[in-house]
Amino acid sequence: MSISPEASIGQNDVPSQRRADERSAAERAVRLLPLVRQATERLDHVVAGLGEDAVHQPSGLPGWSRAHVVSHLARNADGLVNLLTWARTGVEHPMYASNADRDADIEEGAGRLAQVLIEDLRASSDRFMAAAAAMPELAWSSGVTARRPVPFPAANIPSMRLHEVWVHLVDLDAGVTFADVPQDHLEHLVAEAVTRHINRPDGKRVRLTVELPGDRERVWDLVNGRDDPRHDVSGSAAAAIAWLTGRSDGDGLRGDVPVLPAWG
Ligand SMILES: O=C(O)/C=C/C(=O)CC(=O)C(=O)O
Repeated sequence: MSISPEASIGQNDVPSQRRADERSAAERAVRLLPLVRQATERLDHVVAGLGEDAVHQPSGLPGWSRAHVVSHLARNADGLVNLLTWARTGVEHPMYASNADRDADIEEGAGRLAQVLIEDLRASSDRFMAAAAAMPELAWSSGVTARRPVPFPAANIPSMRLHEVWVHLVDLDAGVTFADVPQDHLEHLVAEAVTRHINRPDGKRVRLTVELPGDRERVWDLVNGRDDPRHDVSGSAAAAIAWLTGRSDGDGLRGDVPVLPAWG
C-alpha cells in the first residue's frame, strides 16, 4: 500500500501546524487592511483641511508642529514598506537608515508647503497599501525588527500602521480625539499600545481591564513575573489608549493608576 505524503505527515504534526499558523498570521494581517484604509482616509481628510497656516502651528506633541506629525506619518509609511519588503524578499531592509536619519527627514519634511505635505502623505500611504496588498501569504510570518531590537512577524505591521495613524491623528490637535476612533478599531489600538509596555525592565506591574464594544472586557498584564504590588486599572478603550501612549495621565481610568514609563 502506498501512503500519500499528506497522509504520512498527518494533521497534527509540526509542518501542518506551522502552515495553519502561517495562514492565520496572514488572515490577521489582511483583515486589518480595510481598517488601515479607513483611518488613512480620515487622516487625508483632516490634513487636507488644515491649510498653509494651520499646518505649521504646534501639534499636541512637544516641539513638533502639525507638519512634523504629517511628515513623520509619511516616513513611517515608507519605513513600514521597508519592513514589508524585508519580509517578502528575505533581504534585510531596516525601517530607517538610523534614528538620526529618521529625525532629520522629519525635521526637513516639516518645512514644506501644505500641498507638498498632503501629496507626500497620500503617496506614501498608497505605497504602504500597495506593498501590503502584494504580500504573499507566507511572507506575513517572516520575522523583522523595527527600531526596537525585538523581532516580530510582518503580520503585525498593519496593526502598527493603524495605531500610528490614529494616535497621530489625535496629535494633530485638529478636532479628532480617541473617542472618535471607530468601535471596530479600538481593540487593535489597545493591543498595539500594550505591546510597548510588556515586560519592560522599567515598566509597572499593571493588570489593565479594558471595556470593549459589545459589552466585552479584555485583560492585559503589562509586566509579569515581578513581586512588586500590582496596580489594577480599568476603563474605556479610548482612555486606555490615551494613557498607554502617554497622551494622558490616566484621565477617565479607574483604580490605582501608576505613572507609566515614557512612550517610545
Ligand atoms: O515598534 C518599533 O520598534 C518602532 C516603531 C516606530 O519607529 C514608530 C515610529 O515612531 C516611527 O516610525 O518613526
